[in-house]
Amino acid sequence: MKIEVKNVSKIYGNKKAVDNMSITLEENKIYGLLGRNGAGKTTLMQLLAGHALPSSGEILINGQNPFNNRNITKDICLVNESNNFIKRLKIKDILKVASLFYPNWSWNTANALLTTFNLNPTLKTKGLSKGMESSLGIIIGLASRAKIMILDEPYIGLDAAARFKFYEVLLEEYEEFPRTIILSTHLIDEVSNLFEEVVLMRSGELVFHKSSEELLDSSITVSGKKEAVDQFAQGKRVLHESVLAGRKTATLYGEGLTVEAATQHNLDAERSSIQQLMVYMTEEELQGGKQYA
Ligand SMILES: Nc1ncnc2c1ncn2[C@@H]1O[C@H](COP(=O)(O)OP(=O)(O)OP(=O)(O)O)[C@@H](O)[C@H]1O
Repeated sequence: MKIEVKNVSKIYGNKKAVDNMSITLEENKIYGLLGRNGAGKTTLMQLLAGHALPSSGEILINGQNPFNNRNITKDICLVNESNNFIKRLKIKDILKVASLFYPNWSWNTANALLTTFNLNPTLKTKGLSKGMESSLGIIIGLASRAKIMILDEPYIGLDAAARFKFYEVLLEEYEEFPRTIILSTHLIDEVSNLFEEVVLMRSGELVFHKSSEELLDSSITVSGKKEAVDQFAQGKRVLHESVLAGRKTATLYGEGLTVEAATQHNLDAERSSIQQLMVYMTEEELQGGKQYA
């Protein structure tokens, strides 16, 4: 299902949570939705899932407005950081309700994941730990087999072992039943190898939408003698630099940056990580997203 966001703004009081954003997402890819706290990620995800209406602009999922549109929302599963499950229900009842909502629901997946995440289906959701609640949200998301799966920091409370299990099953499910996955996270280093495309937001605006490959190809981090780094960086865009004991490290951004060229200048060089890029590109002093387009 194609997702089109056309000049969308969402305003709360005098706050523009999403600010005139336009983007098109093709189906069956894994998107990383990144940005600092308050960048507008959750708001955008709620708009995409049809849980809220834009203040202006238009969201189209396969050409239709998702808001209050069962025809579309049956194919979209949004998993939140705070799932707010009805407290008097048991896990198995919550799963039953979800199975009725999603036409492609897989009990095989749900049952297998209950075992994977060690969740007892007869437990009431009332006493669940934060990690158990996250596991239940993830199970619903994956078992829904919804064509669009939106995951808004879905791992809160999960320990590292459980998070890595989640990434593993996410990828397995995606390979077996391709779908569109939009994942927002602050643990970028942990998951960035899953992303096929990266969408970066800042202050409600789109900074860029690029394939992970293109993004990683466009930046290197070099280090070495200060003079050598300065010489190599000349005329190139410097995203970040630091000096420690006469040794300089700089993260550069632009076309045609190669590790080989930097090595020939006697510099240590490596591709920058998506996490580094997200941090540097959202620094306040860098103005406007278009510079990275
Ligand atoms: N219901 C609301 N009422 C008022 N302001 C809101 C509401 N929802 C979001 N905002 C504001 O809109 C901005 C964007 O919030 P949003 O939750 O979408 O950001 P985010 O990128 O998901 O942040 P985080 O990474 O911290 O979860 C923030 O300034 C937030 O305070």
